[in-house]
Amino acid sequence: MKRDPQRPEECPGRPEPPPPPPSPLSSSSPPGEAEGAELKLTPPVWIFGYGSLVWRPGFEFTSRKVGFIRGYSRRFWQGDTFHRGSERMPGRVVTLLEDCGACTWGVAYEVRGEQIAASLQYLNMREAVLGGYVTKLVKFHPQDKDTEEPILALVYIATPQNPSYLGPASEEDIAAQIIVSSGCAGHNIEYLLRLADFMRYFCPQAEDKHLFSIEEALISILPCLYYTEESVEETASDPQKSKS
Ligand SMILES: N[C@@H](CCC(=O)N[C@@H](CS)C(=O)NCC(=O)O)C(=O)O
Repeated sequence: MKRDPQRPEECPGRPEPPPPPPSPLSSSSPPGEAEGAELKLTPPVWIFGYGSLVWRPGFEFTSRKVGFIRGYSRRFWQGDTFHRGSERMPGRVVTLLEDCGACTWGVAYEVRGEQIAASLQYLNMREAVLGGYVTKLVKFHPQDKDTEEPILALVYIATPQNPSYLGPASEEDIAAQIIVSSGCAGHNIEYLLRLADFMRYFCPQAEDKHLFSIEEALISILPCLYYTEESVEETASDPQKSKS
């Protein structure tokens, strides 16, 4: 039984109008990635989100685009003892695994002027200090690739060297951990479902076996989460059906 993709609030609308000229970043910076302190950011700055940032950026931005980055897979392999978990019951949130044949879909946010310092300061606290993520520069490909050039974007990645890194686990074990975890930003289930809804609603053409296998595992443990209106009506009109 598939959940009806709910239009995740705060998620981007359809692609923005044609972008302003590509940022100096995309013309002057070398292709590929730069990491950490040596990042040279020139305005406008683009920030790529692939986890909670796709539905809760938490900072002001000028525009946003749905699209993908190449060479990474999204994995629920980062522990979180603040936003979606606690010291006693760490939650699981996403990070990126280098995977040369893969793509990860998300949202890139354009920040200009005062938005740049404000967003980077906010994300440094949320992602780096509280989350254990480091910054990299990657090439973002807007979904409307026919008319839009790739853009160099900042991304936050939790590497295996960070103390909260949990690494691989079966989708069933990840689902079981998500079910019992919550933190200051809310329940870990919300984190998973909002990301799954974002992918269904905005990137229906994209595959993400890892994400949807965890969601499927969640359905088998908590089917109540996935009643649709008609199934409730069906059960009400024919209680035997619910026993099948
Ligand atoms: N860096 C990823 C993942 C970020 C992420 O989900 N970080 C968590 C844990 S530090 C977070 O900010 N959570 C806030 C929330 O769960 O609402 C992204 O670009 O979205």
